[in-house]
Amino acid sequence: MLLVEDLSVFRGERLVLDGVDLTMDAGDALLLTGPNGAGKSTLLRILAGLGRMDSGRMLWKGEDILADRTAHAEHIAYLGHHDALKPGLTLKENLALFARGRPIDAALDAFDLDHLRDVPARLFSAGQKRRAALARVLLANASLWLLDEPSLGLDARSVERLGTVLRHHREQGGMVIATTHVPLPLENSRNLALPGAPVEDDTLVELAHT
Ligand SMILES: Nc1ncnc2c1ncn2[C@@H]1O[C@H](COP(=O)(O)OP(=O)(O)OP(=O)(O)O)[C@@H](O)[C@H]1O
Repeated sequence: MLLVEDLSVFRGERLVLDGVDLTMDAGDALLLTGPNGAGKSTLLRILAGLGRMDSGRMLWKGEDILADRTAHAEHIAYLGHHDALKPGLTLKENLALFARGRPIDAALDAFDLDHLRDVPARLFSAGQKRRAALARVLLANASLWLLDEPSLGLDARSVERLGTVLRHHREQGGMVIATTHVPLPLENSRNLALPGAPVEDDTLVELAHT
């Protein structure tokens, strides 16, 4: 379903991703691992259609993803480092923005958020925000989940709940690509270890639109 071939990415002078290949079929899970700065988030953002690549190709069911990013956005749910909730809106209102009329109760239930449904997101703890962002992924109704450190800030019970949600998604033919520095509750996953390279601070130059 998803085919990535020979994907390379420069950030400034640095070759951050060097000829990455990957394939994902229904029910697959892939863990992206590697040291800080190895390019895990960069790869995830590119797969989400959010970042620029320098060479390679990405196909979804044989079609070039870059040819129609709007169509690709329908297939994916992306969870970045930032939970990106609107602080002034309640949880229910935040989720409604993604639900497109679908009921939100199952997503609230999946991450034990029902008691927070009418609370503004600005009052949430870090773990509560992460659970809310995960509920939003669930609500997106997308096949391919791209999750950047999904268990960050979660307590043990919530990690268990995340495991249940991920298993259910894959049983229904969904796919998961996740970055992580800690073990995730993701059975039978493959691992793509990005090697990274030592970087001197003075080689880091901020680039826009990456
Ligand atoms: N906007 C940018 N401008 C310049 N360099 C960038 C930019 N964004 C990322 N980089 C560089 O790209 C490299 C890969 O960063 P990335 O965030 O993908 O790493 P990561 O593997 O996700 O790291 P971590 O484990 O710390 O989350 C790093 O060297 C980083 O400094």
